[in-house]
Amino acid sequence: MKIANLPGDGIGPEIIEQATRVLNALDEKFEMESAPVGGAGYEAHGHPLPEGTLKLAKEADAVLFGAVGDWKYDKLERALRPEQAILGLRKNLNLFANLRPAILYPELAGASTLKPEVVSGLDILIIRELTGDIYFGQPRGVRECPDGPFKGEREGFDTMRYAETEIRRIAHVAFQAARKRGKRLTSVDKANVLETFQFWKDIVTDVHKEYPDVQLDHMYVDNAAMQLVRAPKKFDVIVTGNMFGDILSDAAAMLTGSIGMLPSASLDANHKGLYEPSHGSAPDIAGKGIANPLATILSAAMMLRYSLNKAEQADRIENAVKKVLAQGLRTPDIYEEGTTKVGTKEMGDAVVKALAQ
Ligand SMILES: NC(=O)c1ccc[n+]([C@@H]2O[C@H](COP(=O)([O-])OP(=O)(O)OC[C@H]3O[C@@H](n4cnc5c(N)ncnc54)[C@H](O)[C@@H]3O)[C@@H](O)[C@H]2O)c1
Ligand SMILES: CC(C)[C@H](C(=O)O)[C@@H](O)C(=O)O
Ligand SMILES: [Mg+2]
Repeated sequence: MKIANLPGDGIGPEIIEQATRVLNALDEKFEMESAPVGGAGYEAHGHPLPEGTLKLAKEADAVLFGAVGDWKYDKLERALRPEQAILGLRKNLNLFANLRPAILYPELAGASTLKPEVVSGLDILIIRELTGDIYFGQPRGVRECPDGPFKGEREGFDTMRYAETEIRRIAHVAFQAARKRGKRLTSVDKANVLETFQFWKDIVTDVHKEYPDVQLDHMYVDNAAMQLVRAPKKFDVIVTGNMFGDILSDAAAMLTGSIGMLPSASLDANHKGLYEPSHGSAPDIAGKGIANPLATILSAAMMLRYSLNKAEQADRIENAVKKVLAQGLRTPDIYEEGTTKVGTKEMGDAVVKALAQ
């Protein structure tokens, strides 16, 4: 089985190194091949998603991805910016279903900025549609404003859109996931204002007919953002569009103690997938050896479970992470008094060691 290893930029290589060590410490051996992506792809081949990198990602059984982006590329034309690499991979590989599980490990109850009683026992799954919405809608750009009070001025514009098939397939993924968990699904929309999301709501309601055993409710995105910090444990599975899912999953990350704890799986219809932490390249801490590698290590566990059919090995990694947290080891983002502060590599060392115990 072949894994495409795409470290990317900023803390990407630091966290991927630790996830790779963890994978190499398992009994199963995987073929791994690395390629540059994002700013690193641009530096090596003049493009954030070089042809060879895309080819490798397509051929591999799964992709392990670090993060892309750096402020120094912000002035490049959009097509050459690092973020286009991850967007291009999602689109080219048809990875429309993004699973972002927000789980609070009991040892981290005090690391969250929310009160322990609000978050303890938290286990929610955010399912974000990943290849549609305003992220990919055309047309988009900057043009001369055609009408209204600002006629003749320059205006920036994007297009929010969802085709029926796109909504149906993500709704099926969400209902099926809910069926395997607490059987409750919340579809998050903005149907009170946006045509795209009234349509979304209507289609999700229609798909619900095939899943009478799952309880469905609908919530506006502004309320969902509030409820996520007010009473997050009331949610089981959340399904939403690309942009709302991007925002809500970062908010949910803080319920788990840190964005450095939130893994993700991006899947196509056949469970081929790309696995990456939900966070970015964190240029502010890159090179300091202090990034939390656990979201990436947990993403590698998701890869074993969803794409490589190695659930036992995934369990081993997740148990090793639990052990390390129980031992009191913490990177600075999850550090509290009374625990032991460690860097990226020491955290990786500890997970590798815990695998052998
Ligand atoms: N999928 C991706 O590759 C991805 C995702 C999000 C952002 N980005 C890109 O990353 C760059 C930085 O974006 P940003 O600062 O808005 O978001 P970010 O997620 O990179 O960082 C936000 C904050 O969280 C902290 N953080 C993130 N990951 C951490 C970790 N593992 N351990 C400890 N702290 C961590 C950072 O230090 C920073 O303070 C931008 O270029 C952005 O486009 C890429
Ligand atoms: C880097 C960016 C394109 C990406 C997104 O917006 O999807 C990131 O924020 C994420 O959550 O994976
Ligand atoms: Mg994001």
